[in-house]
Amino acid sequence: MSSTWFWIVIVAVVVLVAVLVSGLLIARRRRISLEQARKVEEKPKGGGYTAAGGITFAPGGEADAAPAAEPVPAEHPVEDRPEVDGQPAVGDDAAVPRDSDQRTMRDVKLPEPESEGPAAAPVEGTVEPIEPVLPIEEIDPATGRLERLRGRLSKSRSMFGQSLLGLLGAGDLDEDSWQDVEDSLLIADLGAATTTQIVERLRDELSRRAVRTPAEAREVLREVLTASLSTDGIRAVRALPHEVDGQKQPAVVLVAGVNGTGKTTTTGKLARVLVSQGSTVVLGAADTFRAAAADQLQTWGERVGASVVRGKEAADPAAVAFDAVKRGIDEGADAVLIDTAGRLHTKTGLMDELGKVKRVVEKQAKVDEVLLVLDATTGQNGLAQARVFSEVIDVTGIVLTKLDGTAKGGIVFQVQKELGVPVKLVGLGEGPDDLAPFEPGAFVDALLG
Ligand SMILES: Nc1nc2c(ncn2[C@@H]2O[C@H](COP(=O)(O)OP(=O)(O)OP(=O)(O)O)[C@@H](O)[C@H]2O)c(=O)[nH]1
Repeated sequence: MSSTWFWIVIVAVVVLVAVLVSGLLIARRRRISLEQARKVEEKPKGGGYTAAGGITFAPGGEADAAPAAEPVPAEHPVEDRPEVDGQPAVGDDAAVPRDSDQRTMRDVKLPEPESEGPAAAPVEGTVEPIEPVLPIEEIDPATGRLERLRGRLSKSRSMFGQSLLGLLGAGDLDEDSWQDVEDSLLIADLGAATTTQIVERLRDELSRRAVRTPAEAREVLREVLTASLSTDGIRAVRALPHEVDGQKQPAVVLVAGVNGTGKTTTTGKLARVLVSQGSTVVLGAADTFRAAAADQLQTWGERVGASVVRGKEAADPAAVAFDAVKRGIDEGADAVLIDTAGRLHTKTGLMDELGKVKRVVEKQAKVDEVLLVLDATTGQNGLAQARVFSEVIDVTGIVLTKLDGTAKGGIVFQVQKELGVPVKLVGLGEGPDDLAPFEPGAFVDALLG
């Protein structure tokens, strides 16, 4: 009897051991580890986005981007501005809720100019030029700025890069693992079409090159992602002057987007970069809705030494933009940057108003660059915004802000692919110098770590 029990126990132990061993083997096969795979997951989280160079600028007025459209006649010529002639304007149905109170205007008492030399002549109409009251700041050279941007993408990267590298570094991937790769891309906002394309290319490349090590897998991933960010459009910002009929013409840059994406901040940061490179800049505060917007822009202008043109009470934003460009031309400025009010892309009246701003400006100068500012933290919605804005004002470049605060940098891939508009700049913080050029390789490196 006791020998029977002995054999029963022996058989049970053998069966148990066999089950454990086969379980372990199956688990290992599902996640084949290449040598060093662990090391990839344990990579330190330091480093980040480091653009190889500074923000590049191109002269406006050239025809190598989209062909210049024939200017559309303004519905309300500037001479007949709605706030003075009582005519309804395109933006008059803009009685939609705003995220802040409409600015109640008061005349700003201008300080006596302290600097020597003649004061700029006031611009006629509804707009007043603002003279600086803050001391002009010294602006660091571009190299110093870029260095400080290190590490700003760490959140995006830890989500996107580490999970992808962890998966790909695990070797021969089974269908579940590929599904996980797909999920990682989707969660990072790359969108279904881009994700499918990237996964197909990854599968092809990994098997074609018989990838063996995590380092090789990383290289393939880097190449596939970087290639997916390539574009035919130029990434230089058209903010340098050009000549029209032998006369110097400032580059005109229009900055637009939905509320709170960072338009004013980006306009100010861009002015800083331009001024630091020796350009003279006029800022147009065509955001006549938000009480603080014009003040905010004025502060930026004062700090960098750029003139600011802002509207009087209930000024038509198109009139402010028009006068800013007029002032830029009169002063022989190099660039005029026009900050517009935030508007929901779903509000037709507001989008019409934006279209009018552009048309009115184009009565006297071509708009060389239309920058759409997208907040990276809004994810997929950014794409819908980009589509509508592009239809109304023919966007020529994207600025993706707040990349420092999101794990969803992947919207970059979608916006570029689906709109064919290059991402030109990225905002990596609230600081005055937290603006960097968009470079696909550097961006992917920062994501992957
Ligand atoms: N973290 C971070 N914050 C940013 C960035 N860019 C802008 N911001 C912040 O976003 C907030 C909104 O920025 P604004 O420049 O006022 O946005 P806006 O689009 O002009 O706003 P509206 O005129 O109301 O539409 C501010 O607190 C900025 O400091 C960025 O790249 N990173």
